[in-house]
Amino acid sequence: MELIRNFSIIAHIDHGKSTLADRIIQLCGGLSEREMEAQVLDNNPIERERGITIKAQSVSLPYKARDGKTYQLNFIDTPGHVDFSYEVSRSLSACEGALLVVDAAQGVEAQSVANCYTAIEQGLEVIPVLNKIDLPTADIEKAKAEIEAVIGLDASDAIPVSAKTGQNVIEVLEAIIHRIPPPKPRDTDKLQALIIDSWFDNYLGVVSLVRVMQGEIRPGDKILVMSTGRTHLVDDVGVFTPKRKKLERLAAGEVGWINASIKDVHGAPVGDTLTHAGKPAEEPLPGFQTMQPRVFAGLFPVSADDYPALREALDKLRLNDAAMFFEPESSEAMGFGFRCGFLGMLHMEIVQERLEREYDLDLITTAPTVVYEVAKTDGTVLDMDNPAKLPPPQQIAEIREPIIVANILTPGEYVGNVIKLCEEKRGVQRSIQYLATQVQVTYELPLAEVVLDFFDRLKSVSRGYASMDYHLDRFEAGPFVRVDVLINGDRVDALSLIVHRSHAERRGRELVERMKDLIPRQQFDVAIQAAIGAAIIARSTVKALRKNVLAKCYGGDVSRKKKLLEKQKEGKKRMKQVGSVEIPQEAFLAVLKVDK
Ligand SMILES: Nc1nc2c(ncn2[C@@H]2O[C@H](COP(=O)(O)OP(=O)(O)OP(=O)(O)O)[C@@H](O)[C@H]2O)c(=O)[nH]1
Repeated sequence: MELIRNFSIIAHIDHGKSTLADRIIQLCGGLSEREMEAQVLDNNPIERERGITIKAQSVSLPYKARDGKTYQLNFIDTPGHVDFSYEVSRSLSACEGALLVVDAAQGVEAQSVANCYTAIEQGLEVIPVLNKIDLPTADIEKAKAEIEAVIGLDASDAIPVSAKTGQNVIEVLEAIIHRIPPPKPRDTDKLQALIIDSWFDNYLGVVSLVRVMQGEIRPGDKILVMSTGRTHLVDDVGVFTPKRKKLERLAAGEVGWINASIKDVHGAPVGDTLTHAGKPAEEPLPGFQTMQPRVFAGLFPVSADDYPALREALDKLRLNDAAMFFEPESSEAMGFGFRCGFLGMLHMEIVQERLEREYDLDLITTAPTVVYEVAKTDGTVLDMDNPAKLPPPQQIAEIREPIIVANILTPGEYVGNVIKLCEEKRGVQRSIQYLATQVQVTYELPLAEVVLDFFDRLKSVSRGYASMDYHLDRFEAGPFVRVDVLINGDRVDALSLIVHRSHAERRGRELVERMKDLIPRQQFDVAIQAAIGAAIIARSTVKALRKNVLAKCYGGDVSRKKKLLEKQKEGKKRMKQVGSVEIPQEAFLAVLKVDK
């Protein structure tokens, strides 16, 4: 164990974590130049396209250090986006140390602050690394001062590097072996292995990434999943180099994969402890907080025939993604679909994109909503994830909404804008602190407001410089009402939303106005109304269409006609027939965009 080092990299999106990881892999000879794809670790195509890391992965690398010894470096990747911060704490708990990568031209960002605190709380040795020193705008001293002021971490021996050119990266490796301690043995001789991640592989079934804390795992072992009490036979164990490599065993202190023909990820729950069935450990390792979906939306197939295919696709996705939740939902307007729960907006977008791309489904997504607590007059409390299901007002004692605490870091010149934005979103200021070159603003905010468009707005009011991190704090009662949308007099349940009383009129008005622009003209007038109970608070009309499309093509240009019809068909793909009116996907998401 003396020669093992387990580490993670904490970095804000785009600060160069993947590039640095690739360099490290290259220096350790994990892959030849030719095998080095643009970026090895982001290996899901959607991750690669969006350039963000989602799932934790790991690599084991041999490193021949200056002291002549060969160390085994196990790097456990962490995602960089707020939606996935629970995955960060998972990866960290398998490590003894972490590199904090800060873009020397950008400075510290909120997400890395939160993750860095998690690492320090878990007792990890954190090594600051200043990246992108090849850039003319890089300011090493300023970045150091910021790390000290904002995070409170000693940055005097921070390592300046360029992951791009490779400059000084070898010093990072030396720091890993000298500054990060080797794994410590535990006071039991029985197997304890922590499941850091589980995912579904089409060929192998469930593969789990584990950190062996004590004992060892070999193929053929009968292992016990401590929380479920189920036993499984281990087929194979090994590490990623980053190629998958089988080994004879995984020993104490090591991080690697195991494969035990478990059928779905719920059979090997993340955070659980594996032990030997014949000689079990007395107690499991401390696990992780289970993650709760915070954002819910309805997913409906455009064509009702696709319902079984959608169910199958969701089933498959859940094999990979234990954080995703779904159950059947039927809507008067939309027919049969699923109510799905996600960690946050990015998670939702990624799932939706995968369904459409990998499973070739055309879907209508309803506007995402947070989970409200509804206290009924009979004393029961419901978790309400669907505005359409809100009980009648006379049965409701109070509605409570989730409140988050948001930490925002911004350069001084944008503080005014950031505060204005938070206030507009019903925020309550907790504190404001001036730190070196940045300002840390802490606000209590309703999650519902953050779900709408907060991240985009924050970026736009700060020219992309502000960053934020948040955690759920509590539920708080308030005057909430349900705003319904009526199309030609019929309530469209999938368009209902819960809003704060004081915002209801404005939201209602903006919503019908926006929908008017989004719903295409039909053969008849379409009335769009917003209502609270029986009271109409806003209305607008989509005027009837007078000509049909083909009438425009005077004369006989057949190909042009064909093209037009094709175009119409394309447009139809993402529409849902509600009563006699066709509503396009954008209209269902209009509520997200109402704030100007
Ligand atoms: N000039 C310069 N650019 C760099 C350096 N390191 C990374 N970059 C660039 O910065 C961008 C982001 O780098 P990534 O490594 O993809 O960032 P990341 O932190 O892994 O991002 P996530 O995967 O989203 O967490 C890329 O365009 C890199 O080419 C560096 O040392 N110098």
